[in-house]
Amino acid sequence: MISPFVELRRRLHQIPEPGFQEFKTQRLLLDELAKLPQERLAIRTWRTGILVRIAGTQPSRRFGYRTDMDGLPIAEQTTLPFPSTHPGYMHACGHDMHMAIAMGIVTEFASTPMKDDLIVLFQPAEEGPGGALPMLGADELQDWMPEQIVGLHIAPEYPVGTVATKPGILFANTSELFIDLTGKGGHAAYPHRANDMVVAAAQLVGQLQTIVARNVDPLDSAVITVGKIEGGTKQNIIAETARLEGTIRTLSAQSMELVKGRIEAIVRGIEQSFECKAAIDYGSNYRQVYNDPALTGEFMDWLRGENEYTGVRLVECTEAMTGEDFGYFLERIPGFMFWFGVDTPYGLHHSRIEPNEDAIEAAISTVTRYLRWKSGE
Ligand SMILES: CC(=O)N[C@@H](CCC[C@H](N)C(=O)O)C(=O)O
Repeated sequence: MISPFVELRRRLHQIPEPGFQEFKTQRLLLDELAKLPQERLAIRTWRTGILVRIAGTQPSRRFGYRTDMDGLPIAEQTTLPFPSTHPGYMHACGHDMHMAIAMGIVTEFASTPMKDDLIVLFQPAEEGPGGALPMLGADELQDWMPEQIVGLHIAPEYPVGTVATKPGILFANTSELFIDLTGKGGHAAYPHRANDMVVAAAQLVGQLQTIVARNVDPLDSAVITVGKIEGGTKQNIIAETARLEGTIRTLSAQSMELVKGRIEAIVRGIEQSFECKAAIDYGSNYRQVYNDPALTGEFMDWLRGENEYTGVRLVECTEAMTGEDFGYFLERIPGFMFWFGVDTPYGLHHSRIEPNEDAIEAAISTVTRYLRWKSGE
């Protein structure tokens, strides 16, 4: 028989929604929460997010667990019999898996509580514009603020049953990047009477790549990815405007400042050489995911000891250039994030990613066992 949390994941997979528009997702989760034993549950909503408190039997501490909720603007190309029903949108970063796991954790403690209180946060808008920072400031969270927090992210590259993490920095600092170029349009046959923003955009993309290659310390790490370019209207019209959309990743906060300074200098150069106007917008910025060294070390030691019961394999991984607004939680609350293997050949943000659903029960078991242990059981 299929696990209820696998079944829930499939229903969530069919309704991916953009950040802060997770209306159907929130409704579905609230309906599922309403089916649970209510004696120990308190439920609050905040925008499209949900906060759940599960009262412990003898609480002296408040633990936290966080999941994200939003989908991505990707047209699904999986072979799954339960594909997205929202054209052009897909759960391609595993947030459907994350929510099903979080619901499994709530379900376990709602029927068999631990000693301490648990706050489970369903947080919107991780992919952007970022729900963690405003959720941390929300009135609904203040009197439920956890004293320690945990979150996980699916990892396509590891077999099911693998936990990968490390103390200290796990994910990079991020900043979105939007650059609008405005020149002078015209007839394709008269380039000398126009300022072509397609050519300017092409030059700019190439020059941006020199920042990582030539300005960032090779022993540090940075990424500039331009994921989208828009410009022009027709093949025989010189484009008056072009727009680049991208993201910046750096391991150190100092490198983020350096990269932004270099972007601004290069964009000023493009303005001069193409006699155009350029506007830069950095969109949303996420703090690095910095795992509390003591708590992460303790979790890793616990996992090594648990191995014979859970079969979970621990990998001490290196840091990744992914971003996560969970970094804002970790800036304020001690805790950690870890990768959980889902064993699929396609990576995160790929239209064909098909996480192995066996990971759902394995992750629920790992997290609930860990929280019970932390709670002194
Ligand atoms: C885990 C993951 O894939 N997170 C996203 C976070 C995106 C942050 C922001 N919208 C940006 O693009 O900078 C990622 O792309 O790493």
